Amino acid sequence: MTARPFIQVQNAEMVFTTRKGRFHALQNVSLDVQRGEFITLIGHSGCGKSTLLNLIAGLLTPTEGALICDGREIAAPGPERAVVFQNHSLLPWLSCMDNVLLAVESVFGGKESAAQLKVRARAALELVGMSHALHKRPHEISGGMKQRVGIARALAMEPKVLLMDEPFGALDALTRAKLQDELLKIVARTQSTVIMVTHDVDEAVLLSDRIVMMTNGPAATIGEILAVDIPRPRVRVELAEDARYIAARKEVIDFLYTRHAHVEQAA
Ligand SMILES: Nc1ncnc2c1ncn2[C@@H]1O[C@H](COP(=O)(O)OP(=O)(O)OP(=O)(O)O)[C@@H](O)[C@H]1O
Repeated sequence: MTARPFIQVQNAEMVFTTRKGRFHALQNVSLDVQRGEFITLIGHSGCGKSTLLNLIAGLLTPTEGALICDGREIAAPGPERAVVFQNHSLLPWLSCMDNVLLAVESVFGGKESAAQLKVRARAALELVGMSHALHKRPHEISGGMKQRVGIARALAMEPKVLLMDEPFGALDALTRAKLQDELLKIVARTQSTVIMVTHDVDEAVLLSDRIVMMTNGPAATIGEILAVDIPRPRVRVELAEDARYIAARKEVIDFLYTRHAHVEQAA
């Protein structure tokens, strides 16, 4: 017997009302995510990946269909669904520690002592290798470090689901690779359920249990879902020559550039 899906997207449709009229962004999107799964959403620019993530975050409400997390309808943002954005949204006037503490307080503030809250914030920063910069402010650290603090802030809330919108998109290739490896280790330790938007085929194959490939908009939907049957722990250098890795990569590239190639629409 399979467990009830942890997250269920049921026939979701999203139509935006704009000054130029209605824009049909997503249609008939259905997706079941099991607890502990790592899912990536991939597709061409503008196909609706962020829209789908924002629906799951509760930042948007679907015009049709339903979204459910752990048996309850998603009606608004909640601490059980933490979001990490591409542009680390840290408060510039607070230290790394205080940025994380603020999130910790919002979830555990009524129930735990100030000392316990600090222990939580410190532990999350240690998990992402940022113990050395607790008292630095965002402008004093690099982009990769800011992104780590953003991930620490999300993890410190002990969310049931980690929602990530191109979290490494703005980073150089080496920093990106390092953070991907760290994320793999963190997720192995925390057993988190993760849904991540990416444009990067290698990132998707390296990290995912399943890759959700989206068709081009308007009225985009899920085209195909690819299960990545590569055992964990996954080691980057070994994967490069792994036949399963190469086959999964080829499958996603074929989807994106042959079966669903992006044709620029005239404005
Ligand atoms: N608030 C909004 N109002 C109107 N249209 C919107 C709104 N948000 C998104 N859209 C449109 O919906 C479509 C999907 O946008 P979305 O940001 O989800 O795509 P994406 O796949 O995440 O793109 P990218 O990869 O470039 O970040 C786009 O055509 C976008 O212009």
